Amino acid sequence: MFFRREPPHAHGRVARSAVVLVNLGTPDEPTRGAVRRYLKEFLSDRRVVEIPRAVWWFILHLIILPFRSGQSAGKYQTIWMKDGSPLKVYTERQAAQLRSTLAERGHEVTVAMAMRYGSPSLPDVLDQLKAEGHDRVAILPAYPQYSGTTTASIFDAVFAHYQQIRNVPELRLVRGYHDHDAYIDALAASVQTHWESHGRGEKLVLSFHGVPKRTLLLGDPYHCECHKTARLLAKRLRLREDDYLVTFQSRFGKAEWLQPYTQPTVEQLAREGVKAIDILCPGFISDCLETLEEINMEVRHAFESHGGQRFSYIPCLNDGPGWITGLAEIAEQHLIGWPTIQTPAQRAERQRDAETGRARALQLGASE
Ligand SMILES: C=CC1=C(C)c2cc3[nH]c(cc4nc(cc5[nH]c(cc1n2)c(C)c5CCC(=O)O)C(CCC(=O)O)=C4C)c(C)c3C=C
Ligand SMILES: [Fe+2]
Ligand SMILES: [Fe+2]
Repeated sequence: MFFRREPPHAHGRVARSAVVLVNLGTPDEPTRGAVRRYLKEFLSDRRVVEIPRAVWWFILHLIILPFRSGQSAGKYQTIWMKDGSPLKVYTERQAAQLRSTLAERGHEVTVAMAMRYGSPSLPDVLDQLKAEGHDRVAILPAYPQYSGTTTASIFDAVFAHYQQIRNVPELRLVRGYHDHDAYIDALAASVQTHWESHGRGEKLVLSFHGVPKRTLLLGDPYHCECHKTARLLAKRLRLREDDYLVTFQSRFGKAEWLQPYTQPTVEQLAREGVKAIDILCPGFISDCLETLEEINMEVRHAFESHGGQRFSYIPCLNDGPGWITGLAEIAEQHLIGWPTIQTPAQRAERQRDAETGRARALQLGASE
């Protein structure tokens, strides 16, 4: 059988809509074994590492997994929270608050959270939504800027999942929101609030996750979208061109990635006599290993050891109230046309239709 057997068609079931907030994924525990399992799944994705499979298999299994797993586990231990990995804790909180915010705005919609790698896995969450009778699903990646390495990989997983399904739900895929007012406003508010309580540095560094430079040359819009986010944020904050810089972090491997790299740039600023910087990672909507350890520990140390005096890390948007309303606005725009908001009269009519459908099916002897 090419396609999975469906549960018997439930006549007259009221249609349900869902939003799935999808993030990258993270290890289940800060241990060598758990990090190895996570890295193996993540780094086996062709969207993430685009080199010939056979060559990559040897590099991954003989060099990266044996060496990096223990090293990364040690880093995860430094940021682990009481309830787990920060990336997962914040994504869970965002989904929970998005659920209540959409409900307060009158939407009848399920909000779930899933991870592209690790758990809860995207296929498991999509199966669960199907079992609950959702026939409309909106996929909301946790990536404001589109990249083939991240956003498209989530879409691949969604398509691969539904390729085995007979009765596919109606789908909406949020491609990005790098220039959405709600996102830019939330970033600007977070920087302003930080400046009000911690003072303002001489430069604002906007550090985005890097990707191989080759992806830009092959047409990936990620680099452009990062710069556009930065320009819009700078405009909203009324910054001059020399008040802020855009950099790229988390380089992996030996190939050239998008430049300028965050750590050498920050060291250069310190060498040039800049004493105080603020640093924000606008591409990450949740704090994670790359922000809490790489930026707030490693890059902080690099700045301070090159003569910098005040390194001020501005947390990610996480579950701040301004951002949750922003996320709800973005979700709402993609729910347009779906019956998530109803007057009591419309709800009663929908219920009546469902009951009539069920009665007719019973009369005709159809199975429920
Ligand atoms: C190997 C290539 C990688 C590409 C390309 C890449 C792109 C990319 N990643 C994010 C967001 C995150 N990445 C995170 C961790 C992480 N990223 C890579 C590699 C690539 N990322 C690795 C090997 C790791 C694991 C950690 C490590 O061993 O260093 C995370 C944090 C995960 C967590 O558990 O906290 C995020 C988030 C984006 C947005 C992106 C391209 C735009
Ligand atoms: Fe990454
Ligand atoms: Fe990193």
